[in-house]
Amino acid sequence: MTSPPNDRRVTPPVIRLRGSYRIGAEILFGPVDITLGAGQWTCILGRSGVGKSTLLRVIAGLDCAGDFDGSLHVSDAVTLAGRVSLMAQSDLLLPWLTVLENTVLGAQLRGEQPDIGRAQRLLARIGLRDHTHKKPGALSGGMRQRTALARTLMEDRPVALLDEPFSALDASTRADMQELAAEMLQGKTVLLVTHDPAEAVRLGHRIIVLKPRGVQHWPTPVSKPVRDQYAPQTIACQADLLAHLRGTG
Ligand SMILES: Nc1ncnc2c1ncn2[C@@H]1O[C@H](COP(=O)(O)OP(=O)(O)OP(=O)(O)O)[C@@H](O)[C@H]1O
Repeated sequence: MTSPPNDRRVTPPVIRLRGSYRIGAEILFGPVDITLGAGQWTCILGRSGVGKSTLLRVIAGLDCAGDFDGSLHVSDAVTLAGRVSLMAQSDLLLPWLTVLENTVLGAQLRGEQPDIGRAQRLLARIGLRDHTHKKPGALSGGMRQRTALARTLMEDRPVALLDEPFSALDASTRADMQELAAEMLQGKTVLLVTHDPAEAVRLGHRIIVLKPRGVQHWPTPVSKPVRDQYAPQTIACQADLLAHLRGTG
């Protein structure tokens, strides 16, 4: 792959991942054929330990415990390096930095001038206006997770990989943060790992269930995300998906 020209750096690509993943002699998952649509949210569910975070790390080009045998195709043939923002399951906040400093960490590490005003506006929208000066040790789990979300959204990359980004939030804050993320990541290529069928049906243009021997593509309601969580089609879809995940569907 070539290095990215400026216009392609900001254009969300279609990403297609095909292959299997093994740890030692054991296949963890696969073969899979997963397409992340450009400008779409693809939500991945599956039982704990099936390899959802691993799959996300393969796309991000990060080191993993095993080996991926397959191909990662990017529609514009430009490397994903520098075009991905990743929100990992653990918040990875630096304990000696404040909420504000953690939020602008990406720019700091690249030696760029951080946009403090934008970070403060984002933190206000995320409900942390009165906590920007605090260090992670003085935050609740949900506040830490929202700080990590702010840091991810600050990056404003064409591809966002989100690993259970709302899992520590109360129901009301979770709904607010889902809507904020959908707004701020509109038009980007998004992969969301979640355990919550309601979240997947609310946010997903595509829903995929990862299984040890492949993937199942789950049909979504005809309405567009963000879906009304009280609409009969949304409720029916999430109930069917939950039943399927529990092995009774
Ligand atoms: N560093 C490691 N060394 C060995 N095995 C590992 C390592 N990291 C992960 N694994 C194994 O890889 C498998 C997949 O882990 P992964 O975190 O991708 O699953 P997951 O589907 O995201 O799980 P969860 O839903 O619980 O977050 C697990 O069985 C795990 O034990």
